[in-house]
Amino acid sequence: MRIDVVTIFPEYLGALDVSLIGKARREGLLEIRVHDLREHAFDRHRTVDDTPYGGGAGMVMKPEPWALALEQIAADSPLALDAEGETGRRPVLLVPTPSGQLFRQQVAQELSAADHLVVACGRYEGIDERVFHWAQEQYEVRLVSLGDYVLNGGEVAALAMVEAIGRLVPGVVGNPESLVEESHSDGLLEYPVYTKPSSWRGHDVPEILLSGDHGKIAAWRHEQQVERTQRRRPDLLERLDVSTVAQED
Ligand SMILES: Nc1c(O)cccc1[N+](=O)[O-]
Repeated sequence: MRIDVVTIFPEYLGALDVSLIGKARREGLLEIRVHDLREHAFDRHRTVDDTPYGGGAGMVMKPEPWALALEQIAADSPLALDAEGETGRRPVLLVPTPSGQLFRQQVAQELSAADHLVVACGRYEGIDERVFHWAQEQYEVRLVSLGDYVLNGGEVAALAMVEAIGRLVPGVVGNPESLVEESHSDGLLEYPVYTKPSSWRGHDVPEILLSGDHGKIAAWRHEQQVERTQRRRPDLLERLDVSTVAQED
């Protein structure tokens, strides 16, 4: 998968050189390029923002630098070879924004199948809305929110989304089995985990986990998932079908 990130703070994306995602880049499983939006602003001060029409506090990101950046990336896309539209596939333009669709594991799963993902990190009060309409021709535009809180820009959300998506690309996570039993992979929160020592400062590992009875351990873990989800995230249960919650025989 090819991922391009456009930002006015390229250094913010340095975390993508570290750990699993960094290793996947070095192994060629992920090709990640970070672009400085200011390189597409050509006035003397490389201006990327201006005052909002209609008044109001703050500044809005100008459309032209974004259009120039996104045009250049689209022209360089591995999907550009399909410009004749044989397959009609377009890169996904992923825009982290508080006004977007909620980013969930299912969205990460869906986007991990994309050949080319372009992440637009807004700052200030946001990006001129016309950019998202203009971009529809060359991109599948997806406005996605990490959560209902205010950040100073899209970079932190971009890091989270790129990690959540990138780790699902085949080969990035060494043992694909570990993707199966994670929180939200089956719609439930994950079960509690323990390691040595079996007794620690008066706290003991649940006996069942020392029994060696894999069937009972699996049943106990599922019960723990359902109990935790009921207690901490009842909203998730409303979205699940009964078979996931009921203990399979
Ligand atoms: N919440 C927020 C924001 O305030 C700014 C940019 C992106 C996000 N988000 O993706 O959730």
